[in-house]
Amino acid sequence: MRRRLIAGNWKMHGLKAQLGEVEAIAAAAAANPQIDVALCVPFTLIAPAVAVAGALPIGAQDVHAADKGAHTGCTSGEMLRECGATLTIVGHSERRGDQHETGHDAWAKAVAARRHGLQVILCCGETAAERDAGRAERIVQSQIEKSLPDGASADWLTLAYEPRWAIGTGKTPTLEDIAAIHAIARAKLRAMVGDAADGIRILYGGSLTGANAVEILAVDNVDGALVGGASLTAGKFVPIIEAAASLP
Ligand SMILES: O=C[C@H](O)COP(=O)(O)O
Repeated sequence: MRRRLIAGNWKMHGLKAQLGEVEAIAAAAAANPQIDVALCVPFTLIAPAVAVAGALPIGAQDVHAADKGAHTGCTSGEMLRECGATLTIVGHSERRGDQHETGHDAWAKAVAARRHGLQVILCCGETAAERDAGRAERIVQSQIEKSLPDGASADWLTLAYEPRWAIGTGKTPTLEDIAAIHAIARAKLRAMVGDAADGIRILYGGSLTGANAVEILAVDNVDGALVGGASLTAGKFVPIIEAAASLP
């Protein structure tokens, strides 16, 4: 049985003025110990968030593949650990889009994160055009194939399926479509890492809110969520945490 994980991704939002939200989210996480909760904040907020988060894991949204060197503006796994981060997202579609990151880049970042003892949330997901062309399943399989490191296992890696067209749009796939992609992703994991695939959590991300959390989180092979906009305040995020905790 996989424990559900509800992870927030604050993207490029959050100043110290929002640390009260971190505290309130940490309190909700502590009150719902039957699930895991984590919060990925901007680099600048990692250390301040760690200082108020108690047992709530604080993560980054990206990591560089190298340990150090001439990489202006980048942040290594070692630096993230020193700030107190315990996890990082890699391969988010906004980085694949905005920074032109490839599947190989996501793979190298996941490998680096593991080298520094960070948990990894590895993202995949198709564009609207790819879905319309009937290629969603193949795209997700291909992204997993290109970015999943050897030796991936539940103790350090989580996969997140985030259809790009659902991110921040208020649109979500049908429950049947979510089930189909998560089943395909599970099968791909199994083909790549064997029985270890059964323990790896697969999160859904894209316009998940307190209003649709229960039905989406109840779908087969949906082991939690990666939440953007609705994770920015405790008022919106706590109902999602509670929805996940209410499920068997
Ligand atoms: O990382 C989170 C996802 O991109 C989902 O964002 P969203 O919940 O704002 O749609």
